[in-house]
Amino acid sequence: MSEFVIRTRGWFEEPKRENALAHGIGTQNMLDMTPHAGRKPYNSIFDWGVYFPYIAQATRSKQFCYPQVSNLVQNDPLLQRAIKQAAEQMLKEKQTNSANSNEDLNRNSESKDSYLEDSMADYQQFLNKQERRAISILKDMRSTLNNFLLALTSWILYKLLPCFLSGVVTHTQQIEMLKAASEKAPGIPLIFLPLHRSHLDYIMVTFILYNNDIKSPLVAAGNNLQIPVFGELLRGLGAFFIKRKIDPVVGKKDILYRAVLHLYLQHALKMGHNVEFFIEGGRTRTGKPCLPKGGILSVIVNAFMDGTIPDALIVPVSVNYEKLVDGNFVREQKGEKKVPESFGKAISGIWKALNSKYGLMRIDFNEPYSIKELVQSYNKIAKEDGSMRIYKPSARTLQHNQSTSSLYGTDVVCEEHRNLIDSISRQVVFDCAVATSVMSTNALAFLLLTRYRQGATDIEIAKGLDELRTTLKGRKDIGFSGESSHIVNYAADLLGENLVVRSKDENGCTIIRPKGTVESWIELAYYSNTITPHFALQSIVLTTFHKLLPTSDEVNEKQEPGVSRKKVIEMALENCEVYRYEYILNKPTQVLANMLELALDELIMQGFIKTVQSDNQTDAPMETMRMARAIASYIENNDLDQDEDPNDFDNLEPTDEPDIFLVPETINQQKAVCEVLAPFAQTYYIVVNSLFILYKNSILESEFIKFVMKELHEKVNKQLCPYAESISTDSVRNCLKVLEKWFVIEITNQSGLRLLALRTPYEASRDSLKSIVQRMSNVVPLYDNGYF
Ligand SMILES: O=P(O)(O)OC[C@H](O)CO
Repeated sequence: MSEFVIRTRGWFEEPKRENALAHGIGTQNMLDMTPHAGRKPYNSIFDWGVYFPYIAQATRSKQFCYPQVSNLVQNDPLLQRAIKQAAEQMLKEKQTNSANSNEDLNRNSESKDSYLEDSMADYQQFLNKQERRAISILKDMRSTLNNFLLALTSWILYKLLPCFLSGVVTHTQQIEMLKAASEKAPGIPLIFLPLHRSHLDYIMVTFILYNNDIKSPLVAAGNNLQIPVFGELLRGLGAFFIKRKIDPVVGKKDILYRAVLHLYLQHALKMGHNVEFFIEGGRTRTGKPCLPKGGILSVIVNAFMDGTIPDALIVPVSVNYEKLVDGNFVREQKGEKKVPESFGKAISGIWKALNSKYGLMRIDFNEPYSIKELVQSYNKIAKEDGSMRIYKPSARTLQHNQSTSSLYGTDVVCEEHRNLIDSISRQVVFDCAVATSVMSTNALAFLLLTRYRQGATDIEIAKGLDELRTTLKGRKDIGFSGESSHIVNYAADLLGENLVVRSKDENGCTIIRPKGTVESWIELAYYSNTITPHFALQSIVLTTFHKLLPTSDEVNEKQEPGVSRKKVIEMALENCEVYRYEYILNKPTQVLANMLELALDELIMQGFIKTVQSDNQTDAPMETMRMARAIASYIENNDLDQDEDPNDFDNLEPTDEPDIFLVPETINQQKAVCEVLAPFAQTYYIVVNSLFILYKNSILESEFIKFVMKELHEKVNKQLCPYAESISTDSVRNCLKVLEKWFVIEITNQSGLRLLALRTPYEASRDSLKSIVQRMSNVVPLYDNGYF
């Protein structure tokens, strides 16, 4: 495609961009490209597109047909059925209420007749009401995606984006792959699933697709974005609005709303619309991917299962910004409430954005999966498993099973497909996280948090960045290129004085260090968290290794501190349980224990752990070769088979005897790896220590979270907790989910309020609670074992 791309601008239209960083290799900056403006070198001077490239680009981009589906939904018999069900539900409620107030007791036969008549009249009235409601829901929900607004917005964006972004970077081959996929099977919808970082995501994905002649999708948007002017604009660009809370009354399903949403999506797919939705629900508050919500994916899978569509191609999308354009989430992480979206907030946000610099934005479109093939492959696994959970296309149904208040956790997960949906959605989030490009600011924040918390010279940090780039090479896309020292300074500029400060030391060298305020640590953690998933398993393994290592006092001088590999893997597996709501550590098709083995092998390869004692160094090259082979084989087939074990070829029997040993020379680098998860571990540890207030006392979940947040703040202020970024409501909530899963606490819903209490065994004895504290302490790195 590159030969057709013209890098030309109208002479008066060139927007100025300063201090841009070279983006990754194989990528293109959409802001520099107007492929429809004319073709070099044959462009004619009579082609107005050469002089007005943005207008040419906007108007000459491929136009598609975007049919409205509201009428189809309105006339669908399943909607009529849902309307009746909703009316019946209302009638039942009315009858229950009047029975409760004893109104209908002692009715004689005459009044019984009139009661029946009243009921019929009520039912008719409720039916009319629900019919009107269905129309109104549909009107609120529907998208008005149209070519005119797409073209107009594209032109405006070409003019505005360069004011605050130095580039909108995409991967040339990925765009080609998408085009090929959509052209090859025009009847198969593309389902774009981006990880959600900013409200700008909606617009940018559409902007890129539109300007690359790929059909724009209908985008599921939260109704919090239905604000004056912008809401209608988004609607015209493809947004269809969904309530943030599907069921307004806790415990009562909004049958009608669910039916409209389900049918809207089904008809949209049937009419050939591409669809986009954010599988995490809202935007990530922490910078790392959130666990997926399956509702909308479930509708799409169901549409395939019931034959509405022959297949669909799921396209995981990774979005990243060198600097987040709309806001930050520090307030929310500190426990404060989210400020709701409003017209005023949108205007001031745009004004602020236009007057600031946000560097590069990067979008990666990952290889599409066919739902049909996914279902087949999960069925194959199910057969091999013997679980016989076979998913087969079947007749058209509409079920209402799952009750949740979450935006995307809508009903529509059909119970029998729950595992399938869960597996697909976890795989999508995992793949997106792996494919997210590392931006300069991610790299700098990661280095500052894990290696240079006290600061360092820009030269030292640049050395650290070189090492990081080497480690990530071939594993993760790097969204920048060039000299590390330049990148470090560029990223420090972009993060700004509120996050990093620069000073000179006595030799005139530039020192870069985190600003040191609670807010700055939390925001740095946001940027760093793009990288932490990559190191999570290594961090768990190395922390576990140090946990199991005898302390320096326990080993004599001749002994080398070592531990059994088998024990490390066993305990690391348990420690992974702690992070089950924090990270997706493996794909559903990967065996976690195998992934831990690989992580351990990588640590050995990097010289952080050794497999032979120093007096037997001659074996070391062999061991290194073994590791190299194991890792090479892993990289080749990233999706390990259930039975595949990277260590198979040497048939080593696991033993309880120490067979992996400490490498004291790399202790600082080891600490950096442990530091990756240490702030999360601290949060979790503080949460479990706070459980004692629940002893013989149940309290509201929100009150408990407030209490923990206060504890966190206090511990950080008194330096009892070394990481201010441990102040994170997200992690506190994730820890509560773990404790619920472990049956330590139970959360009950009482008239819409979530009440937290200890489960009986923990209520009965404080010692059992102490065992949980002990279990959680296993993930907290041990820096006082005499080696650090
Ligand atoms: O991140 P939230 O919770 O504000 O949700 C943002 C979503 O874009 C709503 O569609």
